[in-house]
Amino acid sequence: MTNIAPAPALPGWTHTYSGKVRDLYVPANGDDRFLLVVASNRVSAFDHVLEPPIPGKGGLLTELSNWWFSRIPMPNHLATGHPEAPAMPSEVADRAVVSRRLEMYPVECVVRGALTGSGFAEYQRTGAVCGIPLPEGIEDGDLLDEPIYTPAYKAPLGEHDENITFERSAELVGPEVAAALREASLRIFTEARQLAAERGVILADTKFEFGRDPETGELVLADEVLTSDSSRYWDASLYLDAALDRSARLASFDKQIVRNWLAAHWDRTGEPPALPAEIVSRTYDRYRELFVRLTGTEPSATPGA
Ligand SMILES: Nc1ncnc(-c2cnn(Cc3cccc(F)c3)c2)c1Cl
Repeated sequence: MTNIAPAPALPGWTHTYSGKVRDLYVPANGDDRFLLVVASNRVSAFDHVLEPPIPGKGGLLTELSNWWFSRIPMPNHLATGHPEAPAMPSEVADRAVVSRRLEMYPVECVVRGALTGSGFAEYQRTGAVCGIPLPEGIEDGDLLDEPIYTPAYKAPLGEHDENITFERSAELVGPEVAAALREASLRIFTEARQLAAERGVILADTKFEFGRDPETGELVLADEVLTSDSSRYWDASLYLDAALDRSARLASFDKQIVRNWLAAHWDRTGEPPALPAEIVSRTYDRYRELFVRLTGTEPSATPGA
């Protein structure tokens, strides 16, 4: 893993944790009711954080997640407007959210409308995913007749999550919560996939995270929702073009340019080479195009801000 640039110091907030592409902060005054979730401009591929960052990426993904939150009819973790929420630091205002701190469930709520990645690998090994038996003959990237809920146990930071059965998730969070997580995940995915399809975009799979609000006890949708970091988005016209090879058909809407360039310029040993400026700007354009196609609006964030 490349050494990630340190998360910026932010007045009123204390940096507490960094993932590959996002940084978490807690209020410096010890108030444990809130969290600041900052989306960096970092991009990761092949389990590496790449250099240089993509200016504007964090802003676009934050705006896309907030757009989805506004369309999903269930409580979410955003603390926007909360009278006692600490102020949003101006340095990251376009790519961060102040959120209510929740008791997060240790379950990654993954929903798959198509089978690829770790789900396809498990299917190849066992004929099933998370204990859900699937028909024979499914190829990598095939759309499934019905979306499936394939939860994973949140591994310690930096490790890969481990696919679990629904029954195992019920042991982890209790049967009622496990059922509620599955129902909410399948419902949100089904509606989001329909909206994306109307805009010529395939939502292949996504990962939701939920928590419990310690004050109200309610189930709350948290973290980021339906961004291209937490989901696989494919271009429907590419996907349906049988003349293309598989990797072109399953081109990740935002990261395929980076993946193709790395495949041609890196032998997968050692650290990946820095991306040339043209790849950086073309990748930003793809993030922006996905935002415009899904939301039908221009993003407010501009790169280099
Ligand atoms: N509202 C919440 N309450 C409690 N915990 C979380 C929470 C913890 N972890 N994550 C994932 C993550 C988000 C950003 C940067 C990272 F490095 C990791 C989210 C949230 Cl969003």
